[in-house]
Amino acid sequence: MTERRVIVKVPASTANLGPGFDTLGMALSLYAWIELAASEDETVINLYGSGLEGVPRDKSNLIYKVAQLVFKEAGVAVPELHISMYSDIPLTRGLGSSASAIVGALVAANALIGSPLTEDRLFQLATKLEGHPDNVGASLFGGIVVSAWDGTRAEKVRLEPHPELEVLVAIPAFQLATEKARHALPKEIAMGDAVFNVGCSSLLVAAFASGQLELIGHAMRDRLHQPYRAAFIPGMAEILEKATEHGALGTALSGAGPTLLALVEASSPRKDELEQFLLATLRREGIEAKTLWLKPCAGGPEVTTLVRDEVVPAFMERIKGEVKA
Ligand SMILES: Nc1ncnc2c1ncn2[C@@H]1O[C@H](COP(=O)(O)OP(=O)(O)O)[C@@H](O)[C@H]1O
Ligand SMILES: N[C@@H](CCOP(=O)(O)O)C(=O)O
Repeated sequence: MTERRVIVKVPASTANLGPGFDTLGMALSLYAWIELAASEDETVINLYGSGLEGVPRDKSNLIYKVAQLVFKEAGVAVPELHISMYSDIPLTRGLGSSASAIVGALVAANALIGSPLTEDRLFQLATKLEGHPDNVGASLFGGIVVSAWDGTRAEKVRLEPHPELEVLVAIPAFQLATEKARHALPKEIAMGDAVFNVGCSSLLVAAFASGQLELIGHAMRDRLHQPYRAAFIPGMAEILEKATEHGALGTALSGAGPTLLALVEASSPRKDELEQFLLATLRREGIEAKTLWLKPCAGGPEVTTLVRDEVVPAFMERIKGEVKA
């Protein structure tokens, strides 16, 4: 059983999409790779690339801890592991790095022991670990995922992303921990704001489901979290207000930020104008940012299982044709 080695490619995600706080998520064409094998002696964790700087390489590592949770759930013991990881998903920027790590580790550990846990079980575990279902649902199921969690159970519906949808992200050079951005939110909100968000979030889901992309601009507006987080990201308010004038279908703070996200029609002739608007607005506020053009990722994690002694190129050799950096 433990003579296998698995490698999982897992997508990044953007949560909320504006009004769907803790509810809506979309998987993105930006990835992390996790390789897992049982070790006969000690645990070894290799993290490649500059994207994982500062992430622990001992048993306090999230991947190790999540893998052990899967083994415990399944009633098997695999105490020592060889873990390799490379990620193009920047940490703590609102692109779901922690959700990708959780989902990647759950799927890899489950595959390593012959997949005793169902996908639904993995979703429930992932939601509990992350504290909200939006990012983990998108990374686990791919596409656009609408989910509701009552603290005990998460239910979801996955929508196929419209083929014309493209995603522009502007990733500021600074980090903003999700925990900090959640602490900035009020404990109570006005009924009028709640009603506004129910309307926008419902309309946004209906627009995605029916392919009415022209409704995205009206629907992608929020009064629950973005106004309270704007102070962390100078320039954000202007971008959210004016990006549609520069060719965006709609814009939002990606997850808890600081990344800003614009949905765009692939055939739009104004992509360059929009990108320059985002960069110039942030730069005016003294914020350097990197832009990436992404697509919604329609699929969830891709799993490759190998017999352990099979002769295969080293981890980084195998994924190098696919990584962004
Ligand atoms: N591959 C990983 N291994 C270990 N910890 C990770 C990994 N990826 C992310 N994390 C943890 O998740 C944190 C980022 O999560 P969070 O603040 O929710 O931001 P986001 O998920 O938007 O990137 C990192 O600071 C790190 O502690
Ligand atoms: N719904 C959460 C989403 C956090 O996403 P992340 O990618 O920033 O971790 C929130 O808005 O707090």
